[in-house]
Amino acid sequence: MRMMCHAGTVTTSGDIDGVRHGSVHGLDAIVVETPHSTAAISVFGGQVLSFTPAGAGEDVLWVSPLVKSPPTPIRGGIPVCWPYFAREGQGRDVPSHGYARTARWALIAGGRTDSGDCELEFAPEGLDHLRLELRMTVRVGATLEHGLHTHNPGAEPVSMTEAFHNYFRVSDVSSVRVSGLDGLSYLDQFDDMRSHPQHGDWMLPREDGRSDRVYPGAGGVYRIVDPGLRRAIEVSVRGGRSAVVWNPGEDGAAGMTDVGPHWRDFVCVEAANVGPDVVEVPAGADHSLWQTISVTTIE
Ligand SMILES: O=P(O)(O)OC[C@H]1O[C@H](O)[C@H](O)[C@@H](O)[C@@H]1O
Repeated sequence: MRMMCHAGTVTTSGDIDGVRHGSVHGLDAIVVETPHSTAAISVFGGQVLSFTPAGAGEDVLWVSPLVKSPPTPIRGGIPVCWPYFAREGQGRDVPSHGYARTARWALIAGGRTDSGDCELEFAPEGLDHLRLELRMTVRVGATLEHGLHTHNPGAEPVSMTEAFHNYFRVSDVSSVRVSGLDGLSYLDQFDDMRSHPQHGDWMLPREDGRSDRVYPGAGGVYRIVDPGLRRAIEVSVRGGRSAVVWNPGEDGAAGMTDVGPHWRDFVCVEAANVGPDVVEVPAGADHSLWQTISVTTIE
């Protein structure tokens, strides 16, 4: 592991205290323990598999009990969709959600802050053929700070879409609400991407019991209120103009071998730049998508 000191706050020497390799959900992972929380990041896909703040009870993230082995993308945690979401702007013959979620990732730097938080820097391997370069920050503390950093090393601007495809663990998707979307319009994947107004909080639609919605121009603060687990998960986004809310519902999940009967146990609320919110990265420039995930107890 190559180590670097992050200016100012992060210090490290040799191995990082509380960071080790382990197996999580049967996947090779970097396991992180801090005074405030535990977390795990998969080597395959670089996706955060687990984040459990002290006192939060269950894991904030959901990984399917039916998760497949690599090279099948991991169903759960926080898949990194990059440098495109779904197949937006691509031909048909490309993998869904880009190349990052099936790449092997390396831990390239890391250390502890004065407060005991652990900050790690990752980079995907084998993506040198792309026109953009990628790094990811995962800062584990009382909250999870998650940054996706794109650099355009070329002489031309490059357009991209992206998402942190967050799978949040919930008591029952049909009893949670997501606030922060009221008054927006969403593009409905189940209605040929037609635009519909969002009235009030998101709830799983009663009519067809499924959701695949892109909310362009969203405000960046979303709260998943879960009375069953008596907690609210807050996602606060910077550099991401879209939200995506997805759950395939019972019938859709029945056709997915890595979801099946477990569809009630998660909702995806994704921090993204997708649909009309395409990012153009100028030549030589950088772009970052950040999210902060935190949990509060509710009555
Ligand atoms: O099955 P995957 O490629 O992981 O995609 C899972 C889901 O991701 C996003 O939420 C998209 O909006 C959905 O249309 C898609 O079904």
